[in-house]
Amino acid sequence: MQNFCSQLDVSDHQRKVLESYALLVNDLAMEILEKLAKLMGVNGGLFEGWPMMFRMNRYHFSLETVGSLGVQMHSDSVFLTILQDDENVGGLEVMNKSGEFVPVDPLPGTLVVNFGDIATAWSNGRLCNVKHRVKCNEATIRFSIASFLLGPRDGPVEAPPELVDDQHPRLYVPFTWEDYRKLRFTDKFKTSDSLPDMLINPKSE
Ligand SMILES: O=C(O)CCC(=O)C(=O)O
Ligand SMILES: [Fe+2]
Repeated sequence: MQNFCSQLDVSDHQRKVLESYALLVNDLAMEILEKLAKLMGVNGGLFEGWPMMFRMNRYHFSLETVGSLGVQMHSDSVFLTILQDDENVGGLEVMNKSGEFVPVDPLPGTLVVNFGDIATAWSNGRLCNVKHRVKCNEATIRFSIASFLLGPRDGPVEAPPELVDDQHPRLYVPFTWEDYRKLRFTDKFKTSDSLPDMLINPKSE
């Protein structure tokens, strides 16, 4: 958060608000993941100290951009995203299992939580990295704040032993989230996730 604030021209008050927001959202991420791990039968304490990243999005939607995309379809290249979306302006759409985009209408006082690519690899394919995009529906300004829990600070992303057995063989090679992000931001993977490149047994084309 210090890095984030130093890149913006923020007052002391704004800095305090951002810092307490970051602490609260980090606590929330830890609570969600500890509960999730317990439900999946994985021993706790795994996610403590994982780095987070924040992104504030400001969309300048105009009459010319109505109908076009503010953010192309993507999955987040992280473990978990906690998104505070604009309370008045819609546009976020998530892909369902049939491959259709479904709007996520604004609901004041709520947060949108979704898994990213790292969660899919960590869970040995059990948690789904949801594809989403942002569409411009009206000429207005739209805000969102995305808080991303990235992955293990040190060491590789790999499924814990509780999630690997004869029926569920390990799907992905261990990799660090930093290496994964580098790969994700190459041209090849601008709009699709690069997880297929991490498969131990890649599917033949
Ligand atoms: O603005 C939104 O609703 C979503 C933004 C998003 O998908 C992202 O920052 O990764
Ligand atoms: Fe996203």
